[in-house]
Amino acid sequence: MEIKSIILRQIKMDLLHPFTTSVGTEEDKDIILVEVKSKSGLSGWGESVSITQPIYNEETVKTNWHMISDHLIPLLYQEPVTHPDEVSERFIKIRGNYNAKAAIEMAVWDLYAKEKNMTLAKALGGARDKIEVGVSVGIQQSQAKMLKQIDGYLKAGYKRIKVKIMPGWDVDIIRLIRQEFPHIQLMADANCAYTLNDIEHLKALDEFGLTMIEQPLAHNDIVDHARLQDQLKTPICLDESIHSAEDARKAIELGSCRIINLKIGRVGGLTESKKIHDLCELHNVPMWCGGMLEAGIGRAHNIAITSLNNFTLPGDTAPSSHYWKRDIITPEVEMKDGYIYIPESPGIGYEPDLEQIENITSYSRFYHY
Ligand SMILES: O=C(O)CCC(=O)C1=CC=C[C@@H](O)[C@@H]1C(=O)O
Ligand SMILES: [Mg+2]
Repeated sequence: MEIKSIILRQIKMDLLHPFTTSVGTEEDKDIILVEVKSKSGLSGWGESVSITQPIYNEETVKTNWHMISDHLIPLLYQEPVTHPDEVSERFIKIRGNYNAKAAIEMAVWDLYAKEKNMTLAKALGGARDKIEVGVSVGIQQSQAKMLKQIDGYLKAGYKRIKVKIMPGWDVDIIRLIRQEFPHIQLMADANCAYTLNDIEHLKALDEFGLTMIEQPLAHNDIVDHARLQDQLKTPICLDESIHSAEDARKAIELGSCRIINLKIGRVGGLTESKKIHDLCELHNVPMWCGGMLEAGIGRAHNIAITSLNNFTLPGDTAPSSHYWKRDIITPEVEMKDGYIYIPESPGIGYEPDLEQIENITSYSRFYHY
């Protein structure tokens, strides 16, 4: 791969519906896109999942600009890249900033797959031709609205329903959903809203047959989750706590979780994602691909990684129309009978819609190799 230049673009997209979790509400997104152009004329694309507030992790769109421009691109440019695995090795001395690292590394992986004339899914070792689709339902203004939302999503074919919970919006709403929909695949995401003082309260969720409770405790905890998992029948799934294969190894060894939510941005890219996948497969820990309200580029990468064998649970990779009036890829991501079919074109398999990207670009920066 002979990289010729890199273009960073910041786009602004309005969500079709505000998305509320225990940490806040998102109505629109500023998104950094990375385009890596090669001398062969091909382009690889990546997307940062950072938002403007440091509330999911410590990164923001602004810190991404600084880290990508002043630290990561200079490291990438130090010498030619022959395989995408080299990118995360080159970034290893930079602490954290996983979203920023992933945005560049994903673009290099996409370029690599295109130059090999392979789908990104195949280049990553994926074998699936379709993936099961779940949906994450934000906290709603009322219980009635929540039930109506869920009913609509089930009719649309989603294979799994994920609801957000927090103190004051948890046992009652889960009980109500279970009464209304006794047999659906149902999970709850707490986004770190509880502490070990809530163990007895969280045990009340055990009667509802949830497939998992996602990230009940602190974003940087693995030890207390092990103590909580000891007391819960329901499997704990870790999201925010897992930034690397090393974190996953420790969580598995301590019994902190029985399921892992993989987010490519949270772990610094696709190479680390593959390492976590292989470790979880070795220990029979099922995985699924989480979502960060991505635009089409990030969504395409999520679809590709979900083609790997150990992604056995429906992810949060809903179709483009669930989020956006108009996505930034053609074709847009579509769902058929609760499945998304892995595209067969090389790389991420979806074409960036350059006209639409241009229309919504706030500003961009060009880097010659
Ligand atoms: O992208 C989607 O549809 C899922 C979005 C989602 O559930 C989340 C997005 C961003 C941060 C979190 O609050 C939450 C998650 O933890 O998965
Ligand atoms: Mg989560």
